[in-house]
Amino acid sequence: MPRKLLIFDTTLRDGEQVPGAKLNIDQKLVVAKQLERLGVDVIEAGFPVSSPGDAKAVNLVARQVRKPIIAGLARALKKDIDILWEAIKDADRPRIHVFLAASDVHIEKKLRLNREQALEMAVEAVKYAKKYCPNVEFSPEDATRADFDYLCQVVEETIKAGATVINIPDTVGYTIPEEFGRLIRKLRERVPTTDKIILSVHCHNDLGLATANSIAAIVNGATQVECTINGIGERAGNAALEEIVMILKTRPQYFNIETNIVTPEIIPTSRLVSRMMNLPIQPNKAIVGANAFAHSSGVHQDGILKDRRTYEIIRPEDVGAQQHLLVLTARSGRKAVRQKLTDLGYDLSDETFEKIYKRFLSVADRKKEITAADLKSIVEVELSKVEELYSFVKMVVTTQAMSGSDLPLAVLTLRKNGEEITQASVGNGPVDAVFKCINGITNLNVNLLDYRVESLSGGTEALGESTVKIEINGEVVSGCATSPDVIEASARAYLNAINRYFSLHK
Ligand SMILES: CC(=O)SCCNC(=O)CCNC(=O)[C@H](O)C(C)(C)COP(=O)(O)OP(=O)(O)OC[C@H]1O[C@@H](n2cnc3c(N)ncnc32)[C@H](O)[C@@H]1OP(=O)(O)O
Ligand SMILES: CC(C)C(=O)C(=O)O
Repeated sequence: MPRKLLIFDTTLRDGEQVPGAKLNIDQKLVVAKQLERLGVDVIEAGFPVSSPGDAKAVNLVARQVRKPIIAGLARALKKDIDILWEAIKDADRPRIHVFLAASDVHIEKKLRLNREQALEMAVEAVKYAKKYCPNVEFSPEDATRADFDYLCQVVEETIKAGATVINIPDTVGYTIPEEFGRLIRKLRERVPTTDKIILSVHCHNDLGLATANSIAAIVNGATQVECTINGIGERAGNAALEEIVMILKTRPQYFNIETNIVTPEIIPTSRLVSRMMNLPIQPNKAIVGANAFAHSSGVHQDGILKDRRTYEIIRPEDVGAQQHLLVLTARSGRKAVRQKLTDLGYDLSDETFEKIYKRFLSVADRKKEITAADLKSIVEVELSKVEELYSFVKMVVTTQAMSGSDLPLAVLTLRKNGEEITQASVGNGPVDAVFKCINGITNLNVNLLDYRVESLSGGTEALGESTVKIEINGEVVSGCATSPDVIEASARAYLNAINRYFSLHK
């Protein structure tokens, strides 16, 4: 039988300690309800003594969120415990969480006490909390920098005083996995009563080890883990709930440990917390980042299309993500582009596909990502191409200021029958200058009837699609083209229309 690990979510308490992440009362309730849907076992809803607003918010959560245990934090002070109890007493299953430092630097420098005084204060606080509530958690703050013998004494005495949960915090993210795993194992050996209570850990990420340290502790017997959504929290944050849960779920044979988390609720919860707390998620964040299930390079995309297990250890739908994303970039290969075209409804011959792929690469080299709209436009332009009497080679356009004249200057080169022809022209604008160059090279009298440029996606990097309608010798022809450079798209569209005219008059 798999062992059960309890998930204690502290997004609303330690997570809310992130500067600027404070939630109002209604937002706290919305997040708490989502945490309930996610299936966390405990919600630490706040630190009620910190402000009347937080006490009110914790009370609202306690009254309205029924399934999980509702905990709140208190210093080892009667005043904190009284206010906390007032806030959580309406919960179906309340828990008082009391903390007091255990390391010498905290005891002496911050609390200005000695070890004996601190031990007595911790014991008294647990006894006091116990009068209110059967479920009391005690955290010896900064446990990983505490003297081990003293830590064992504090744990033993607070269990005797009535603590039903002992939480070992790595308050400043100081420990490393092997050491923390050993600490938990040795603590269990030295204080056998820890096997009768819930043994919890709470890891911070100052060295980027919060998740690894939590896992080491779990392997060594911790039965509850404290964590936050997206790993948010004081300074570098806390262990990320989604990482711990998915590590255990992805490697069941290795761990044989289960949680109650409804994993498809992970991404919805992550997005909600990010939006509400105004804390964007880095794209490469494990499990919940925008790129966690995006594949952008040809070799990976080919593998994914053949069998997604080649590059996916988690099924996106298991964490509530859309199916994996094939992001088309200049590193994408034929298979991915072909697949995207098929998804868009194009059934192309190999010959046509090769032309499209070539154009795709040339556009992708100048643009970070090719969207579905970009690809459609590339295909449509390519399919509407005619035999080219004149082909585009290069162009340089200078602005008014740089051209030394009052007008922009274009220098454009076309190829005809293998020979390159270059023409320079000024115009009222850069597009006008470019069109004049083309008129000069092709020696045509062109009447421009309509000219448009449209951006196919957002941002300054968007692919520009240009369409033109021209009249030559009384005949109307149109052309279109795309390019990340709108002037180039315009030149190519104009040339496309002219080539169409010539193809009709061969
Ligand atoms: C490791 C953690 O994440 S612990 C949680 C941290 N979270 C927070 O601090 C957020 C909420 N905090 C607050 O709103 C305020 O700091 C309050 C309401 C708790 C206290 O505010 P104030 O009374 O103005 O005290 P202040 O914050 O300036 O200093 C903290 C005091 O608590 C004492 N203290 C710290 N931890 C504890 C503890 N576990 N038990 C008892 N006293 C403690 C400090 O020694 C200091 O006491 P002093 O004033 O006698 O020097
Ligand atoms: C109160 C405790 C659990 C804490 O947040 C810490 O030590 O980091």
